[in-house]
Amino acid sequence: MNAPISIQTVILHRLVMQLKHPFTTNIGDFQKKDFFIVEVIDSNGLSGYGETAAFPSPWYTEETTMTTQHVMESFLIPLLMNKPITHPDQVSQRFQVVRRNNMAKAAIEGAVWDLYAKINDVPLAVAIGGTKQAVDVGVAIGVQASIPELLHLIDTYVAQGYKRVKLKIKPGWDVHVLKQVRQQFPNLAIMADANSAYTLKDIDLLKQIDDLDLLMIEQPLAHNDFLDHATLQRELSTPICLDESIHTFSDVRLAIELGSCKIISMKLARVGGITEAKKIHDYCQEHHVPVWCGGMLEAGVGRAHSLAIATLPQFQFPGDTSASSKYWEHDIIQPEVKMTDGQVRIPNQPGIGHDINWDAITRYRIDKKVIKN
Ligand SMILES: O=C(O)CCC(=O)c1ccccc1C(=O)O
Ligand SMILES: [Mg+2]
Repeated sequence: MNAPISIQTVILHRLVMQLKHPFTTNIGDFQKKDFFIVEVIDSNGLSGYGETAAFPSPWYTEETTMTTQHVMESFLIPLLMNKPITHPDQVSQRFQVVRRNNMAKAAIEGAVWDLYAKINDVPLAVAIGGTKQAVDVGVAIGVQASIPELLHLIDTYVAQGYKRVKLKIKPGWDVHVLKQVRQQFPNLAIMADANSAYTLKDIDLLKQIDDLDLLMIEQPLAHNDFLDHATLQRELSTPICLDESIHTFSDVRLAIELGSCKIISMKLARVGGITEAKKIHDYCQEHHVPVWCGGMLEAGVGRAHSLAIATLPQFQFPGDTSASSKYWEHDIIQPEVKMTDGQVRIPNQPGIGHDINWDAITRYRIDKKVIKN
C-alpha cells in the first residue's frame, strides 16, 4: 500500500529560453520557448517537476502558454490540492472533469509522477514500468535556407552519432530535397514530417516520396483526419505515422482500426500525461503497432520525462529526444541530457534523475507564482 501523497504547494515558474537555432516548420518559425516548469510540493517538503509543452500560439494543438496557465491555475491545481492520492494514475482520473487541455494536464501529472518516483526512491522510468537502460535518439531538422545547408547539417548530426534524421517538409521543400538527401545518405534512416501540409490532391507527390525508402512519413494530412490518412496509407508502402491526430487512447484505437497509420508518435504533452501514454503503449503492443517518442522542443524537465516513457518496450524507433545541446546553450537540468553513439542513458537516480539547475532557472525565469491551498 502506497503512502498517501498530499500536494500542499504548486509553484509555476515561467521561463523564456532562446533556441540555439531557429526551428522552421510548415506553420512557422520558432526562435524561443515560453513555458512553465511546474513544481509540486508535498507535505514533507519534497518536490516533483513537470514542464508545459505548449507554444505561445495554438499552431500545433489548440493550447498556448497562456491557456495552460489558466487551466492549471483555475481548474487542475484545485482538483489536486489537499486531496491526497496514493498513485499518480489517480491524477488523470481526477482531471477527467476538464475536457482536453492535455498539455496543462500532462505538466502537472508529470510533476506528480516525478514526486511519486522520488518518494519511492526509484527512477521515473522504473516507476512507469520501463525496461531499457538507454534509448535510441534521432534529431528533427527544420526547413533550411538551402539544400547544401541541410546536407551539411545532416552531416554534422550523423558525425555526432545520431541514428536517424527527421526532416520537416512543406510544399516547395519536399520531394526534390528528400531525393538529394537520400542520394547523399543512401543508408541513413530518414523520415519526413509534414505537419499536415498536404491533402489527398497531393497524392502524386506523396507517391514520389514513397519511392525514397523513408522510415515513415509523419502527419502528411489534416491534424484532425483519420479517413484520408487511411486512404493514403492504402496507396503507400511507406508507413504513415500520426502525430497531431492522436490525443487520446480512443484516437489510437480509431487510427489502428481504420488503418490510418502503421506507427504512432507518442508525446506525453499531447496525450495528457504518462498514465494515458502507458495505456496507449500497451494497446499498441497488443496490436503490434510500433511507437516512438516525439518532441516539443522541450527543456530538460520535459525531455527527461520523454526519455523515461521511451524506456517502455514498444518504443521501437529513435525518438526526437535529442541531447540538451541540440537545442539549448544551457539547459535547466544538471547533468544535461547527453547523447553517445546515438543513445541517451537513463539515469539511475530517483524521479527524473536530473537535478534542477537553479542558476539557469533564475536566469530564464520571467515570473513565479506560488499557489498554496
Ligand atoms: O526536436 C523536437 O523536439 C521535435 C521537433 C518537432 O518536430 C516538433 C516540434 C514542435 C512541435 C511539433 C513538432 C512535431 O513533431 O511535429
Ligand atoms: Mg510531428
